[in-house]
Amino acid sequence: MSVLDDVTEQQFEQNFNAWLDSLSTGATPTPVLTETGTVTEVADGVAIVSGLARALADELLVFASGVHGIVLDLEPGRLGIILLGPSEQIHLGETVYRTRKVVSVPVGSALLGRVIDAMGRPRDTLGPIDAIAEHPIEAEAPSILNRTQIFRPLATGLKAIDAAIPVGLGQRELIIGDRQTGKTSIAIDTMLNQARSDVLCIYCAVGQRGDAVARVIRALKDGEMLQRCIVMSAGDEEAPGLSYIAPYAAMTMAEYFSAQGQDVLVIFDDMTHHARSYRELSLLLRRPPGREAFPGDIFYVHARLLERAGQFGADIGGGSITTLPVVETQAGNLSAYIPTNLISITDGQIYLSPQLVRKNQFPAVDLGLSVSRVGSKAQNRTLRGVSGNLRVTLSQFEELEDFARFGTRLDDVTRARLARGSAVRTALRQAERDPMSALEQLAVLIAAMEGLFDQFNEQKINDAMRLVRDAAQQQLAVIEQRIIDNQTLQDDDHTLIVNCAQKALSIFDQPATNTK
Ligand SMILES: Nc1ncnc2c1ncn2[C@@H]1O[C@H](COP(=O)(O)OP(=O)(O)OP(=O)(O)O)[C@@H](O)[C@H]1O
Repeated sequence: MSVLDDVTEQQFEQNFNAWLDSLSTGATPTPVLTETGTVTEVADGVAIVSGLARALADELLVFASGVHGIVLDLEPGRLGIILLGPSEQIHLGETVYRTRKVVSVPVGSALLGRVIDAMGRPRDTLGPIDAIAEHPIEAEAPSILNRTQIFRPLATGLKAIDAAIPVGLGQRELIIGDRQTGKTSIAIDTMLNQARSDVLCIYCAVGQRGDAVARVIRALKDGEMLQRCIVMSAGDEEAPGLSYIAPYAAMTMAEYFSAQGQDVLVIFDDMTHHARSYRELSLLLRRPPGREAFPGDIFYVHARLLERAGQFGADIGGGSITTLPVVETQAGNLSAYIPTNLISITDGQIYLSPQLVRKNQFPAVDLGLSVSRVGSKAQNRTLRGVSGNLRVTLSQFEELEDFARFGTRLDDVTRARLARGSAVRTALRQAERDPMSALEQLAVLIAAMEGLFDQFNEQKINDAMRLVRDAAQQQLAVIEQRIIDNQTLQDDDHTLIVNCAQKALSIFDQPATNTK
């Protein structure tokens, strides 16, 4: 029995908070009965502390210098701590205090439109955040009984994804590809497209450079979506501990909204940096390294995060959390450790191919290697009619394209198929920051698959797509209603779309007017 056992939780909390305040205000410190430890080692991002025999795993500790840390390793007489602030501020022999709390972050609507760090502190110039409450960053994933099937689509606004590898609300879909293949652009466009829906977005940047995060913020501001987004940034210049906790903190913020029945999209950009931060911390804490020097629990670190996403039942709010984790590959190696882990945790992947990037085919989605395991059930029925055809047309085209490369003489049918495939592939191109509505996507894809673009070159297909999009918006209110009602496309609807596109493209048949 120790004297500490006589202090109730409440007494401790009151005293401790008063003491913490006195550190910043300079007021006479209130005496507090607490347990203290001493720093015995400190390295970049971690510290070893002795003496806090009662500290618990994941407990938040405060160093005398004001830096916070989380208990990661519990060993007799030695605690391995992840630092959430600069390690240069900590010196050997410094006193460390228990808080009896786990790391918590602010939650609530006040965070929308804000740029914050991994602890929920403002990083913009809009002043303090008036949060509703603080919730712990670690939470148990909802049980199977509290989940329902994924049944509603999450529109990304990108033809190549919505038509061929659709994502559902509550799904975990990986965006995977080499450097500079357009992973972040897909994430940004998906967030921008939520201007057409009620989905809230959280962009969690892990280990990104400041200018990359600024680019995302600017795009959201320009697209008038920032007010419905939270941008969290744990930069590569900050403590690796902050990069490690950022995705959990973002998930906690998303859980608050989903418990209120809202749909939330969370983007983790990117998980490779997250895994690297955790590896760095684990190696510094001398945990045994495993494959590629990652610690043995790296799979669990990612699985326990992504398990918290899903479509939830009415008893826990009925909201959903959709996640798009981003992971970087090297030389297209999908079988590296972290990519394979994440592929097996998620419900599908959008693979971005460097070969398509070289052909300037953006978004560079490789339809052969991409898959959506649950999204097709949630796909809008109107668009579903096109998607099967699209994949078949493209895969036949790619086969023929390889064959045609040998310079063999081709018959007319094969040549026509090549022209169709090439037009359809070009029609899948889409500029950045230009997400399309389901109606526009439908009209463009049907026009391409009906051969209306076959005779055009690349530039003309771009112009043709613009004309078809505009015409669809103005003239196809009936089809728009079909999409809203989630009805299958009938033959008459199909004819209506083709006629509308043909009429819009007839402008190319008219002789140029003589302007003297
Ligand atoms: N749809 C698009 N149309 C034209 N260019 C695009 C498109 N999408 C992306 N790009 C260009 O590709 C480049 C890489 O894009 P982005 O930064 O999104 O890739 P990334 O894979 O996230 O890169 P990193 O590996 O650095 O994180 C950028 O220059 C961007 O402008």
